[in-house]
Order: sequence, then structure tokens, then C-alpha cells
Amino acid sequence: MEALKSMLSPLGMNTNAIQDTLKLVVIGGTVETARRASVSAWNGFVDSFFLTAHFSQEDYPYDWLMHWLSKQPAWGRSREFEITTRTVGRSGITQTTTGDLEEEDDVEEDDDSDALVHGRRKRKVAFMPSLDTTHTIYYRGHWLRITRTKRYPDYGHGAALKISVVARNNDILKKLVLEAKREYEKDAEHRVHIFMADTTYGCWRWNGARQKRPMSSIVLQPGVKDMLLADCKDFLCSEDWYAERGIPFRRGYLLHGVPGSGKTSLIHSLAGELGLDIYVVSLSSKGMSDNTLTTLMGHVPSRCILLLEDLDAAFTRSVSRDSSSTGAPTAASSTTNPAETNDGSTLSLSGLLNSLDGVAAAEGRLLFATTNHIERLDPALSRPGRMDVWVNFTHATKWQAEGIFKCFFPSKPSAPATPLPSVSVQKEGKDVDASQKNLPLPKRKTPTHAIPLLTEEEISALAKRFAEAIPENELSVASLQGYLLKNKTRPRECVEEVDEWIIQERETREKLKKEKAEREAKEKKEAEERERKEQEEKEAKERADRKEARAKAKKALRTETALKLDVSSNSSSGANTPVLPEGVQASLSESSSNSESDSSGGIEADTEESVTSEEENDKSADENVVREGAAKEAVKEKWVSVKGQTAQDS
Ligand SMILES: Nc1ncnc2c1ncn2[C@@H]1O[C@H](COP(=O)(O)OP(=O)(O)OP(=O)(O)O)[C@@H](O)[C@H]1O
Repeated sequence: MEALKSMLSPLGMNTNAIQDTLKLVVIGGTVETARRASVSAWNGFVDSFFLTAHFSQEDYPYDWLMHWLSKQPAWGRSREFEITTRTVGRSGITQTTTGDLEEEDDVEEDDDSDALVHGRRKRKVAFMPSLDTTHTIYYRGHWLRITRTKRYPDYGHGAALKISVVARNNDILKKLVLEAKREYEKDAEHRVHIFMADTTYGCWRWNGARQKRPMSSIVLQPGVKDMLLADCKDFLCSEDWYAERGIPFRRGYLLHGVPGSGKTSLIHSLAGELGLDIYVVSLSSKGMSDNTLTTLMGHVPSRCILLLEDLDAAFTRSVSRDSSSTGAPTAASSTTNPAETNDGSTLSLSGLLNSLDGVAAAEGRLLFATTNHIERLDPALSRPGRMDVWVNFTHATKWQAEGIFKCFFPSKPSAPATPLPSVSVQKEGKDVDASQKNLPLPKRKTPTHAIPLLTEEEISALAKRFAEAIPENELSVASLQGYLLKNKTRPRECVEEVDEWIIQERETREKLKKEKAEREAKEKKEAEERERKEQEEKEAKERADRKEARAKAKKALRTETALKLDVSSNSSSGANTPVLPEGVQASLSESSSNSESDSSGGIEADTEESVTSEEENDKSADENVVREGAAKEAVKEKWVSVKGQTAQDS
């Protein structure tokens, strides 16, 4: 301080403004230099001692870490944040996070996440640290510096995480990622994640997480579910077996059959059972091309279910999925020359085949394809190696009807440990047994409907009666489910009224069939009418063209004849010789031969096309005119030549 004073004292009292300014510049410069030096020293320290890991939103570790961070108090206490009702991270896990905002009343009332407000689930508001802010979190004896950044700021999407830590090696980061993964998987245990193909960017987009569907809720012919599940499990643990034999580590399942028979439901259920995510591609979606599909297939993770829905619709682009639509491959299905359809899709069959098992195709995935019309598939698509297992789904059998009935109406446990007193609940004017408290519904806190619990024997008897009433292979399982849903609280009435419902169903189907037939007949008639009109227009045009051609021919003939006349008159007046020029002689003989061969068609003899009677009349009238003209010319020319000869004789 003293030194500074002594340095400044000569300037202090008697200095002018310039000296003061210089003083300020020197001090400011020193401070700024010191600041820069400290920043660069800190950066140097960070660079040399910090380990930094980057996590991009496109990859799973990002989800794991976002999920883990959502549970860290420091993350929730950010001083700069985004407020969102979207769930944390791509995973969409909807549990309470440290940053969740609740109304006080809600917290007191209950923590029922299923509560409905105006028919919708209550949305929770979450606090998320805003982009480009750095947080420091203490983890296992280390301070982690975490920054969330935007990966593609220009495109407005894609986020990334940067985690830096002072450590000798990256063990701490490995531990962090593994712990985040474990926690994520534990929370995701009851859900199946769905990813949809984004054809614009050629990437996969997370589309939501669905509750797992128990396999027992899918009712198929005995053995089908078990066979499929065993096959999938066997495949997933046979990677080495495939590698040893040089067989591509892929397996394809083709589920074909009538609509509403459980194809999609079975795939969801299998995904839940095997703990796999589902990647869905709609081949007929807008902008789908060979390149996009190949890119997408190359980015499918190794253990997942790849679902190609409605495989037959990929090349027909038909709106109708019924059996009467032709399903004939359009130009776009050409294997060599894919044509662009009006929806911008340029996918070809060869492109699809290549993406399924080409060099870039992912290994270890289970391919599931569904179709309602197996007969429309190209054999190359469904051959073994691409589709190894085929399963046919039919309309409901009696066996399935019985099974689905039992699924809807679970029976009362035969010997409850502590029998509950049966309470009667008044609902819609009917007495129903309220002992449904025994129902295995762990998540439902306030049941919105009461299901009477019947004994196992009673349910079995009702299910049998229900199955007997259902015609074999006539109604879809989806329609049975619809009927049971309508009667979910009335098992006995449901069985009593099933005959009536079947009659109604048949009538509705008949009506729909009739309406469809009428619509198709009308469309056919309109198409025929259109075709007839087009044909008529075409014929009229052809007639007009022919008429014009004939008119031109007549005109040309007249011009030629006039020319001949000129030549012969010149020769008769100019020289006394009766010898006619060669062309005129030829014309004369032609004219005479024409007059002789009138019946054979004369001037129009070279017209090959057949003509209508009207046209023939026109034509013969025209021909008569031409023939008359030609005959007159011939007489005239003969007279001229005789005259010429007489003149020479005399
Ligand atoms: N076999 C079945 N077991 C249980 N539920 C079924 C069965 N078949 C159909 N369902 C029910 O019917 C509805 C439609 O089923 P799903 O979508 O799986 O049929 P799909 O065969 O895939 O039909 P589409 O060919 O039209 O896509 C679902 O809600 C499902 O619960």
C-alpha cells in the first residue's frame, strides 16, 4: 500500500487529468490481466486434472443419466431452470422427481397419480435445469460438474450432457453410468418403450412407454404363445451358436391373419416379457426411401423388437385393408426402378430386402412383421432367413371365447385367508357384490366400477355357456372383447344376452356388407361410364382425323389433275405432236383404270381401317365426286390428244 502511495504521490496532488487517466488505465489493465491469467490457469487446471465425458441424447446413457439426475436434489435446486410438464429425459418415466412441483392441496389429499381432472390425468410440473448452465453435484467423494447443452442449436433439437470430474482415472464415471443404468432399468421394469421411425431425419424417436401387457391376457390356441416365447428366448441366448456357424444373428416372425385377432397385442406382450424395446417402422409412411430405411435399420440396437406393421400395405399404398382391394404391386414395388409415389415415398422391394439383411442391417434383433393378406407378399420377403416363423391368426374359436371370458371376470379365490364380509354397493340401481377389494388391482386406488366376484365354478360354468354361444371362427377376438367391455360388471347378463348380441352383430355385418357391395357397384358403374365416354371421345377424334386426311387427299388429287391439264394443253398448242408427256399418259391410264375399278374402292383403296356405315356413305359420296372429276378429265384429255393428232395429219 505504501509502495503504491509513494508511486502515486508525485502524481497525487499536482497531477493533471491525463495523469489520472493513465493511472486508471494502468490499474484496470493490471486487474484485467490478472483475471485472464486466473481464468486460463483454471482452464489449464481443468484440462489437466478433470476427466470429461459427453453423452448425446441419441444414445441410451443420456437417458440413464437424465433419470439419475432427476433424483438428485442439487439438480432440482437449480437457480436457472425450464418448467416442463413433459417427463424427465427421453424415457418419460413419470415418477416424482426432485424437481416436481405439486399444489399443496394435492399433496395433502393423496398421491394418486391416476387422478383425473376433466377426464385427463393430472399433469405434474417439473423443474429442469436450463441449457448451458453448470451444476456441481457431490457423488462418492467427488465433485461432478454437469452441463446440459444443445447439440444442434441451428436445428433446435438434440441435447447433450457434459460431466467433468477431478479424478486420476475414469472409474468414478464408469460407476456413475452403471448406477444410473441400474436405476433406470429398475424403474423401466414395468414398461415397454416404443420408438418410431422418423423418415425426415432418418432416425428413431422415442414415442412413449406403455405398461407391460401380461402374456396371460392374450388368448391364442394352446401352445402358440409358449412356442413363440421359447423361440425368442432361445434366439436371444444363442449369439455364439449363430457366430460359430456363420449364420447372421437375426430371426424373423411373420404374424398373419384377420384383423383384430391379437397380432400387435402379442408383440407388445412378448416385448414386456423379454424386456425389449419396440422399434416400429411404417413402410408406407411419407418420405420413406431405400436409403432412409437402410439408415434406420443400421441404427436399431442389437437387442430389441423391430416391428414392420401391415407389410402388405407397403407397396400397395391402399387405404382399404379389405380382401377385395387388389393389392397388386404398384410401380413403386418394382425391384429395379422405384417410382416416386405422390406421398414422396420411393421405397422399393429390393431396398426393403437389402435393409432387412444387407451388410448394414443390425444383428441380434427380433423382426416381427404383421399382415392381413399373406397372399400379397412377395415370396422373397417371406422366405426362411427373413421370416423364420409363421403364425396364423384366425377369428375367435370357442376355446378362445372361453379364455377371454375368464380373463375379463376373474374368480374369487377359493379359500381366502381372512374372509372379508361381503358388502353390497349400490350401482346403477343394481346390487353388486363389493368384495372386489380382493381383486389383484394394486394400482387402482378408487375403483370407478364394481365387478361382482363369482366363485371359480360359477365363472367356469358361465365361460362355458358363453363359448357355446359363440360361433366357431366367425367373430374376431377384438369384437368379443368389445362386447365383454360393455358388460364388464355384468357377467351373468353378459352370457344371457350373448345370443341377442350375435344376431345384432350378424345383422350389422350384413348391413355393412350390403352397403359395401352397393358402394362398389356404384363405383364400378361410374368407372364403366367414364371408360365408355373416353372411348366415344377417342372414336370421334379418330373419325375427325380420317375425314381431314380424306379432304387433304382430295385436294391433292385435284391439284395434280389441274397440273396435268395444264401440261397437256401446253403440249397441244405449243407442238403439233400428239405424243403426251410420260406423267400425263400415266395419269390417263390411271384414270381409266380407276373408272374401271370403281367397285374396288378407287382412290381410298389404301385405307386399311374399317369404317362405320356412316363413314362409308361419306366416303362413297366423296369417291363419286372424285371419280366424276377424273372421268371428265380423262375424256377431255382424250379429246385434246385426238385433236392434236388430227392437226398433225392435216
Ligand atoms: N387373441 C387375443 N387375445 C386377447 N385380446 C385380443 C386378442 N385378439 C385381439 N385382442 C384384442 O383386440 C384388440 C385388437 O387387437 P390387435 O390390435 O392385437 O389385433 P391385430 O391382429 O393386430 O389387428 P390388425 O391386424 O387390425 O392390426 C386389442 O385391444 C386386443 O386386446
